Amino acid sequence: MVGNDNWINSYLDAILDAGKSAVGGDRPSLLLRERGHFSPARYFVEEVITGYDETDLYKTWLRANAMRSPQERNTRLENMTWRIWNLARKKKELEKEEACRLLKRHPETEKTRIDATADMSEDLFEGEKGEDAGDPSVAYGDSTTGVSPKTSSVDKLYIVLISLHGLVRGENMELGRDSDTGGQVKYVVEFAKALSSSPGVYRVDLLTRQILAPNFDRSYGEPAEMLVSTTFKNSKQEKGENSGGYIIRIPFGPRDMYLTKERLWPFIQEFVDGALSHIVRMSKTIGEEIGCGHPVWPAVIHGHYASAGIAATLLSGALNLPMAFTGHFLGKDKLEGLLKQGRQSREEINMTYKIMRRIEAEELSLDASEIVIASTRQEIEEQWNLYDGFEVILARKLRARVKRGANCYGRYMPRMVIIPPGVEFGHIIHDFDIDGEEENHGPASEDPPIWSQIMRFFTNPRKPMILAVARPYPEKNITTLVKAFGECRPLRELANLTLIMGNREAISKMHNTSASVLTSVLTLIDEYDLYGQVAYPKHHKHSEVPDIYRLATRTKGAFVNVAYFEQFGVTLIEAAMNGLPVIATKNGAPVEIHQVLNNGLLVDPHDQNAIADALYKLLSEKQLWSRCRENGLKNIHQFSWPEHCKNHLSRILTLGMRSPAVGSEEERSKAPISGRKHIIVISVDSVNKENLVRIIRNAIEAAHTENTPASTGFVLSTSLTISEICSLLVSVGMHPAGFDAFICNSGSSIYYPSYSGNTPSNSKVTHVIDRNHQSHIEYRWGGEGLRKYLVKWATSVVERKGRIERQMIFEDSEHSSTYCLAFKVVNPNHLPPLKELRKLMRIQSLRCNALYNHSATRLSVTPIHASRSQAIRYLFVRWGIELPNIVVMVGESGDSDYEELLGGLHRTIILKGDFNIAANRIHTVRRYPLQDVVALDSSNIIEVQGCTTEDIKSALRQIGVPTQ
Ligand SMILES: O=c1ccn([C@@H]2O[C@H](COP(=O)(O)OP(=O)(O)O[C@H]3O[C@H](CO)[C@@H](O)[C@H](O)[C@H]3O)[C@@H](O)[C@H]2O)c(=O)[nH]1
Ligand SMILES: O=P(O)(O)OC[C@H]1O[C@](O)(CO)[C@@H](O)[C@@H]1O
Repeated sequence: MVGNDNWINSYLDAILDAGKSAVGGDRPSLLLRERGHFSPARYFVEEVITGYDETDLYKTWLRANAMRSPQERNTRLENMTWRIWNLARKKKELEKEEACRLLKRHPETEKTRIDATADMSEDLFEGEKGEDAGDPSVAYGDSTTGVSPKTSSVDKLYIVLISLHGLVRGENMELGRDSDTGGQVKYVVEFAKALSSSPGVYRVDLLTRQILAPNFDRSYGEPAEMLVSTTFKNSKQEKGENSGGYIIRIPFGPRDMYLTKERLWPFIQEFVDGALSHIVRMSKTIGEEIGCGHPVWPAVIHGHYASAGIAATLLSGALNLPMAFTGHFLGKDKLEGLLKQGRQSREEINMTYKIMRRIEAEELSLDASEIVIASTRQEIEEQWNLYDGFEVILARKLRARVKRGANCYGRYMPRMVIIPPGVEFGHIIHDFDIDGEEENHGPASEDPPIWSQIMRFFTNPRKPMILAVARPYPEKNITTLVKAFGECRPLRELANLTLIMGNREAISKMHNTSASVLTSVLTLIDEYDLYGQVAYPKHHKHSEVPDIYRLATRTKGAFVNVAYFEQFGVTLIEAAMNGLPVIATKNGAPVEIHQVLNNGLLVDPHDQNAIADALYKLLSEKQLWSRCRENGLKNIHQFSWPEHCKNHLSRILTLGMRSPAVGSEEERSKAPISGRKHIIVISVDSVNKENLVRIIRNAIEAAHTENTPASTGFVLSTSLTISEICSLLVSVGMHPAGFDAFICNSGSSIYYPSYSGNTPSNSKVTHVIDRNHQSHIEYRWGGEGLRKYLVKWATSVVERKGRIERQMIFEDSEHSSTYCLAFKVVNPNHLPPLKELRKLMRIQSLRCNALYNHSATRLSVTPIHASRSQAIRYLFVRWGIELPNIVVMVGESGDSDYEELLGGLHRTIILKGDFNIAANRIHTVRRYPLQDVVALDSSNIIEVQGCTTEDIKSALRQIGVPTQ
């Protein structure tokens, strides 16, 4: 057999290279560790003897004999082949004798053992089928109900997943192409595929960024891509045109640029607006197909990674829908890891990784999520536990109180659930029997092309292959692996090393981080002179990755992942699925994966010798190797996407019923706001009252046109109460009825004018609150519990003069409302920075939005989903006003929610000039620069000097709003 010839010849070569001792002793030995001494050469001898047919070996000897020549190597080869063939014959005879003996003595025992193994694996598989969905040991936090309905009772769910960074596509993923295209991309795509095939699910949209940059495949620019499930097929009955799984690419940020995840932050609001339109449209479309004309809203909006966490928070708020979150890799852990490495200061780390922005996004996700999906218990207890907004013990206590129906005093915790990711079992190739031999490896089967691409690097290509598959990213610690290999002579004699580190053309053209990892690796290979022993192919396809694992298994190799820290480690389950034992980092999830799979050894990733020793042990102890391989294969079913989805869906179904309250068509037809083409939202709060009035007058005058008087409407958006703003307008002779709506109390209430008579002219105008909006924002509102806590806290904010303490903050009931707790600030100089107050609220698990306004003379506390920028999105959801047709006018600074008003698809006009009151410490809400929040150079933001009618007109003209 041609295939076997190659393998045998390669082993023979390896034996010659490793030394003569293996077959040159006094007597032929089959023992790998004779007298306690392991020899790589003997290892190869045993491989040949146990792995190949005695007739193959005979043929090899004949060939060696025929090629006889005076060269020493050939003579050695011939002698060795002969000896090995004889050893193989002897072994075969011994095996036959042993088999006969066993058959006579224990026929029953053998059968029972095989059956028991089969039974046990079946038990495990069954036990995993969602039965632990209600297991409190895997959940922390509150739950809306104690029951977890079966997924079979679910029908026609629409689910939205969001993952913003990296190159996302359904087929031939370019994993490892850059540091953002890795395990998370694979996770979300496979999850979306499996979820869309799950019973009860109608449609899954995986929302990501549309990338139209040069040098990137056009597939990343396609607005929609249908996903084909490889996991399992759902019945196609009852499915409509828009059912299934889709990747939906939303444009945001600079059109022709690919942005790394650190650079996406300022554009997230833009994504949210684009996604909002898609979701509203799709919910209606699905409603037409299966909802009798009523929109079918997403059952959950699920953000993946911090950036998508913010996006999901804003979308779930704007639509009043439940949110789920998966962190993938948490910022706090990343920060600590980087600090430990000691290469960069905290500031440098923040500059490079925007880590504080990321941590705040994760905190916000905790505030808004109903459930957080973790891959392991460690993620919850050691990672999430570091966040202000989550604490294991408090979570347990609150959960217990919820279960008993006791008062939680306005405190809420997201429910933490452990659901590890799965592997696509479609890729499993059962072509190895238990000894690692390929069954069906007949003459017709060709070696996969990637094998030769790898083997061409090696002098002895069939030596056990140590395989690493990782993005070229410093945290993956590939250089320590190369050092461990390079400095351990016995390991180098025994094994080869294959490094799959993404795809590349020229290292010089790669991103700095990846380029420097690759350069270090190549330098080390050169330093240790590892040529012929290390493979580092330039290219591989996603579809070839399983073949690479199989090659490593075929050589009886090992998979190695010595990342400094691994959040989960998809590669570890991929290796197990392909029968490859593993050496894995003991930092992070691999510990728990190991508890389930028990298919290898854990090591300290900082300890180079420990890595080398573990690899040597695993490769040289054949029984250990086989046991690990078997264990991995036996237990891998515990990582299955269908199971993941089933578990996931059972959680989703326990979430409270929430949906957008959009009112009836009739209501919409009556409201003047819904008929407007443009809306101007005046949100200027960095000016005194006189200037505010002046700006309002000028804006109305600038936008007033005789031809189309009703095409532009006005909304006033403020931290004032409705009576405060109306009194102000009336006091200067303006009619509040001239406005379509008032966004008051910092976005926690919206009012519309209401006429008591038949026509506006003969009737009295009152302002009615939008109750639908109230239901959008009431989520997690702490109510009386929150108020009591704040009142108590206010007493602790004091100014000290000698022994005298003077309280600085007082409850302001007059300006409070159902969803806005107002406090007067006596002296803003004694206020704690807002970020401290927010931290405090989170530590107390009081989920709210605290902001300073009126130049920090007032503190308002509103629900997490109430803000002036979210109120603008609500205008779109409720009244259908397209966001790009909304113009928001702001000053040069403003209340603490000011910055949120700048980003997004709406247009912003910033009025500049000395009528603005200088910004003060209210801006200390951030721990990161403004550039991480908003793209100030966006074409949606226009700055004008001055606030006269002409100034405003010129700005409106620039953005296409009709003026006189
Ligand atoms: O050159 C490469 C490098 C990687 N991969 C694949 O990319 C994925 C890598 O996944 P993983 O080992 O999990 O690493 P990361 O890319 O770092 O993924 C992040 O996100 C994953 C999903 O949450 C977590 O499992 C990880 O811990 C976290 O670091 C695997 O499918 C690999 O097969 C390739 O195909 N080619
Ligand atoms: O290295 P970071 O910034 O912690 O990010 C890790 C993230 O990047 C990726 O590794 C690449 O996709 C994600 O899988 C993961 O969520």
